[in-house]
Amino acid sequence: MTRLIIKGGTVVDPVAGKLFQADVTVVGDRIAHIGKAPADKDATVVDARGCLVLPGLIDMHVHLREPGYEYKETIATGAAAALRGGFAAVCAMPNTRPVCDSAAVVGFVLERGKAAGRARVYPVGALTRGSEGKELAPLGEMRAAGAVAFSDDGRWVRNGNLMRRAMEYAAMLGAPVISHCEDPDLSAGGVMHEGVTASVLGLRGMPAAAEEVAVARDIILAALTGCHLHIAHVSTAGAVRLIREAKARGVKVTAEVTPHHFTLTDEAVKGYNTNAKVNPPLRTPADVAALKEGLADGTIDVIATDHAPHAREEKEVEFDAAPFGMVGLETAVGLTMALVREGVLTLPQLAAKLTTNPARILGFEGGLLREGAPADITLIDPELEETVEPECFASKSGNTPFAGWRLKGLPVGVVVGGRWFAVRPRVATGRRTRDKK
Ligand SMILES: NC(=O)N[C@@H](CC(=O)O)C(=O)O
Ligand SMILES: [Zn+2]
Repeated sequence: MTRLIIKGGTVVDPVAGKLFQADVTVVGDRIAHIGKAPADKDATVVDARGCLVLPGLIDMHVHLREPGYEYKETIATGAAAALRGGFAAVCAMPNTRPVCDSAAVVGFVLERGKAAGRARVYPVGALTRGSEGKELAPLGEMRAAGAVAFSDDGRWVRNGNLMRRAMEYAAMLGAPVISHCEDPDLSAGGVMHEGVTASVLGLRGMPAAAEEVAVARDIILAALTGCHLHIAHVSTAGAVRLIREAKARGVKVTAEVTPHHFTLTDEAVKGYNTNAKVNPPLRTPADVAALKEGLADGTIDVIATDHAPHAREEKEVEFDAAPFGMVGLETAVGLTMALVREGVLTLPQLAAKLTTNPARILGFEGGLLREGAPADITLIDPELEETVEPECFASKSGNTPFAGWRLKGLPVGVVVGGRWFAVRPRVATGRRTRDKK
């Protein structure tokens, strides 16, 4: 069996909430030992001095576009972008063509993910057929085929009764329901956050209430059904408040926030920047402050990217006509490390939001650095800086509002199932015994 030693790094333990110096020894696809590694001349040695060693990062919300929109991204390019971003695993949302609403498509996504041989790819199945919100998708079959959660992401299930039934089934299957909370009647026709900037730009707004009304209903249905509700991409202060209250009452609800929502405000849209057009929209400074508070106090469990690649031609149109969404995999760690320097999160909290909590929500074995655990590991150099250049992305698309930003604190390598991938030149590997799978 292949042996890999991550040597001399600082291990970040999200559960104990502490940092400590240790080598991590991997044998085959498992972590064999944490602590001083005995000399082993047959092992591949990664010099991790000055690096943070975290459980492999998990991005529970990405759009990989395959099948159907391979010109934007494929499972292979998306899984490569994930690695370059420091992620050992991603969950692929079902808004593909066809929609991932059957065991066949779930199986296809899993197979393509394995064939790509990069970050692990886990499929999320649709809640309703075609995500049309009319009838339930075959949740049981999809669960058996490997769906890790259910969602009609991109759309809110408008029919409350259908959502109730979907939640009842998902609860029986032990899978979370991920809700894109947006009342389409309230946000109808909107292209950015409803507020002063939208008025100045003459663009139609999407009110914070569109999100909050949907969050409130779904929390009520989660309480009714006992289903684990996970709220995708929370963007408003009111939504954070509703989730905080629901958690205090013991409702089984968890939530995620994206790096773009905790970093940018609606002012990023100025100049009609279509790369800042995203759903939910970028909000106000008060919302950003509330999202950070929610991250710090545990109301928001997860940081997920909502990586939403679109082709250049699609974004180079009038603001109203451009599709919603931005890529996020390759800028997430740098933007999140800024929160640590700002004092919003500690490093163990960052690790919890990017790996331990998503693993717990999805029922994965990963998310922990423990002897015997799967060998999924991410190395971050907290001092490494880079200017964001979309041309250098592994993703097929470059639709990011962060082009030209200087990011500090970047992933340098990822271990997936015992296999080492250097993703930035910082780390010199010792003996180059090429890993066989
Ligand atoms: N986030 C976005 O703006 N777009 C997503 C869909 C979604 O998650 O809403 C996409 O698939 O492009
Ligand atoms: Zn969404």
